[in-house]
Amino acid sequence: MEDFPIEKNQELEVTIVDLTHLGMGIAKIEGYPIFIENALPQEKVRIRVLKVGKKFGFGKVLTLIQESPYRQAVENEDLLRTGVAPLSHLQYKQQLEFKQEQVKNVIVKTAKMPDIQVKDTIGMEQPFGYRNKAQIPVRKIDGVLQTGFYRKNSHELVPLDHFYIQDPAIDAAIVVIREILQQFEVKVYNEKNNSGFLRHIVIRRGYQTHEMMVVLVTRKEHFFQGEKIAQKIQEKLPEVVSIIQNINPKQTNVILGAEEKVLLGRNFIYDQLLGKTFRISAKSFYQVNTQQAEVLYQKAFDLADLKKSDVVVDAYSGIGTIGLSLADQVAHVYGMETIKQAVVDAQENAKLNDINNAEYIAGKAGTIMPQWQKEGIQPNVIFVDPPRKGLDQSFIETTCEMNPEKIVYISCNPATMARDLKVFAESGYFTDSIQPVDLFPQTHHVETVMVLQKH
Ligand SMILES: C[S@@+](CC[C@H](N)C(=O)[O-])C[C@H]1O[C@@H](n2cnc3c(N)ncnc32)[C@H](O)[C@@H]1O
Repeated sequence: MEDFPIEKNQELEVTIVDLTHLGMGIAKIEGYPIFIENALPQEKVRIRVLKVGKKFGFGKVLTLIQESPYRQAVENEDLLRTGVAPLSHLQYKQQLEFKQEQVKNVIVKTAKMPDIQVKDTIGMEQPFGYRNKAQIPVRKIDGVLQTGFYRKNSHELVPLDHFYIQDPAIDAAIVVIREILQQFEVKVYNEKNNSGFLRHIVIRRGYQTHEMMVVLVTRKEHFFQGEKIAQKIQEKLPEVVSIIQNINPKQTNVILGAEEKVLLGRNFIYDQLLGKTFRISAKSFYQVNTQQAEVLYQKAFDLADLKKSDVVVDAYSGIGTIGLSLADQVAHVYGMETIKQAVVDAQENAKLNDINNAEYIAGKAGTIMPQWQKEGIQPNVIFVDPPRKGLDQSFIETTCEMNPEKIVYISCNPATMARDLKVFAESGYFTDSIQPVDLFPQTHHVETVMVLQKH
């Protein structure tokens, strides 16, 4: 048997020395780390050991003996337990510093580029109520249809009405929809045996337009009284312009299935971002924090310092928010994106805003970029905004071969961003500084933006 300095169920008094990148407190016993929820650096806490793993353990706070000066009251501890707002017990200024530190860590440890300056994180004045989208699981608890969120690392639903980081109009809408679904006695999904009907409620609300989309995710297609339910929802929530049934028969953690049906109204909503109008379909990506997305994109445009003669690539383009926002400052925009619905949105969005110099096609960045290279397209500014897994390695190679003046990298995952910086460096592309922007207050997530140029 291996020897550990602690054992399961042991009670200990510990001092928190740091936070993990997920926002859990770290205490060390003879160098062995214990991760503890709802515990902040400098705090003294009495804990019970929950789990002893090979490299680290987990503990639960029994008593808070000495509080951090940076602790703030949490509206509801379920916000921490569920991971909806896992940093909401830490004052906002310290949250911003924590995020800057996370970026510095990966730049030193992963990219091994300690000379890059990591700027102060740009935060929000009101860092709550910002999310324009909710994806809420529906489960039956004690015979009643409930909405809420999963307890961290589990699929146990914790009922929750106030999500704190979501647009309050979305929180209120979920309660109204839940009551209607209860009245109509809609059957609820049971993921243990993949039975039942209603799995998730997804809501989007335009930050500027206040148009609302409701997506009811079901296991099967036949929706008894589906249209009647949709009418009732619209009657109670006049902002709703789109109600969609999405069908997901699979036993999976992926929320949306392939097929969808419009139950009421359109299959998209409109919103405005940086003065342009965008339509957004159910499956299309749209930044969940519209206000901070504007700050982030504006930073990206400032770093690009665009000229009228520029040929721009908008890679991983979603509904075209980046490329279409800058199209009138440049000669031409080429965008690519894998989700077909999002590409159609981007094409329609170009028309909607009278933009004639932007084209969007469906496909993977790693496939489309070599195709454009063969066609002789010579971009001088390339914007990349990949998902959390970062850039495809072949995409980076082709991008560098195309020899652009600037590559503007927007990232939602510092770890993969740092990995990719090393690959760019092999082809001579470097950055001097990185700007973190807080798009996800009260959570551990952070966005960064930078410009890479040949040195
Ligand atoms: C972080 S989002 C950015 C979207 C858009 N730039 C925006 O700001 O709204 C990343 C996008 O990349 C798309 N995507 C994922 N993998 C891709 C790939 N291999 N090639 C192209 N697009 C991809 C996703 O569907 C998603 O729309």
